[in-house]
Amino acid sequence: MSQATQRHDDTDEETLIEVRNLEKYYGDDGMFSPPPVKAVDGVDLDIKRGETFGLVGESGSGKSTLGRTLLRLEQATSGTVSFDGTDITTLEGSDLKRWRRNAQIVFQDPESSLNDRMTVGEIVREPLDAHDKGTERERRKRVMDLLSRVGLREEHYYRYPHQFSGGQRQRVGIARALALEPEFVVLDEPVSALDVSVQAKIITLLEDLQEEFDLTYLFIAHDLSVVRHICDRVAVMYLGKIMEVGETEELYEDPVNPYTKSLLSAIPRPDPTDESERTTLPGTPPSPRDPPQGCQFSTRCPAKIRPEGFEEVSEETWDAIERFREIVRERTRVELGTVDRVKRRAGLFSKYDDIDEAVKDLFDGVERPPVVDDHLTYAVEQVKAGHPQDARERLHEAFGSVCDRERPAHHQVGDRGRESYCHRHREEYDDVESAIRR
Ligand SMILES: Nc1ncnc2c1ncn2[C@@H]1O[C@H](COP(=O)(O)OP(=O)(O)OP(=O)(O)O)[C@@H](O)[C@H]1O
Repeated sequence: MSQATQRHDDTDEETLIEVRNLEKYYGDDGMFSPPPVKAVDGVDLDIKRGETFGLVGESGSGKSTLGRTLLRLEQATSGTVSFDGTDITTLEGSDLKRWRRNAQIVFQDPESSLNDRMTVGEIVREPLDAHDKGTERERRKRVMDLLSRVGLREEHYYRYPHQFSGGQRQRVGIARALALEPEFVVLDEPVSALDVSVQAKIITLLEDLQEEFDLTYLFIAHDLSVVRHICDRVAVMYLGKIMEVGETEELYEDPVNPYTKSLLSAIPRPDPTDESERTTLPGTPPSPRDPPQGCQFSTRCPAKIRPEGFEEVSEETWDAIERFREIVRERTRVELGTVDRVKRRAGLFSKYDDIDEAVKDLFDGVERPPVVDDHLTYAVEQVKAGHPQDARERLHEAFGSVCDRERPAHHQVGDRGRESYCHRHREEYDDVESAIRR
């Protein structure tokens, strides 16, 4: 049994933080502005008291924004965050200030997150000063205690961050976060910027502090192996949405969501020749300003459901169609400059000329049955005519399935609180595993 599982079994199941339908949009400035960035796009999750809850996902998936919104460092666009029963998204004034003591953050980059013009003592003391905690003498004593608790020495009080190594600076960041005796700490990539040998020490320190001060952690990370080691439960995030959540070991051993499977199989393996059951993650995530209308992962999903009538089309052809759709989708985002608009009026559409090349690259030697060909030909014409949106819509109409059209539900999987966001969990569809294997 891993350390993480052991600890989880020992904790009671009381929920400390309950997040419901949380949204955080950036740049939602009215009718005439571009669409907002949907950094957090309808998140539900429960964090239990005393646990370490991991949040993983590719860069830009919204992990930091979610962490910051839970702390009210960002104002939620909508939804609720109940902390011990109180919705903190609406707190104001002294209530907000009082609550803020309870929830702190440790940042990724100890290089830039500490003010280089303040001594280490001042940095750790600052939250105590801001909240008027104790007398000056008591604050000093508290800072000294904290420094020794995180493995620094009293004389470090008068030094400056630049005199410290990365690991020591992160210890200062941790001491500062603990100054006000919080219950909940967001650890935003706390070891990513450190050498591997230092990472292990900081992780051990965080585990010890958790035990000593009864802390609840939200641990945000790219590094899936660190998360496996330290977290009791983990949520996998993609384009602002939680794709799968569950107990860490169970989720790592047997991921059920196509995105989790892809992400986990992308972890480098000791034997690079071992290609067994490897799922690759093609392409890059779509823009969070223009996420897919259906499942957020639909444009890259290895288990995507096909629409009726196309079941017999070969994998190769289907793959080329999906990639072509991606290219057209990207074209709809290309802003035409003045010169292009003039050329367009004159019948010269240089910006879109290379669509023929894309089709050639994708479909050379690939079978194009008539049922596919008509739609492709129409789409290519529309792109060349400067109407990529029409092409996109036609392709969506022709080749779109439930994955393109509908947001999935979060399905319960098993009886240990696992949830996965995927249409494939509906009875009428083949399960994820057999779809991927096929
Ligand atoms: N202040 C902001 N204004 C506008 N867009 C933002 C802002 N902060 C984040 N974003 C956008 O929101 C999306 C999610 O970003 P976020 O930093 O939360 O992702 P992340 O998963 O933490 O990525 P990383 O691991 O790279 O930090 C990204 O598209 C990002 O560009």
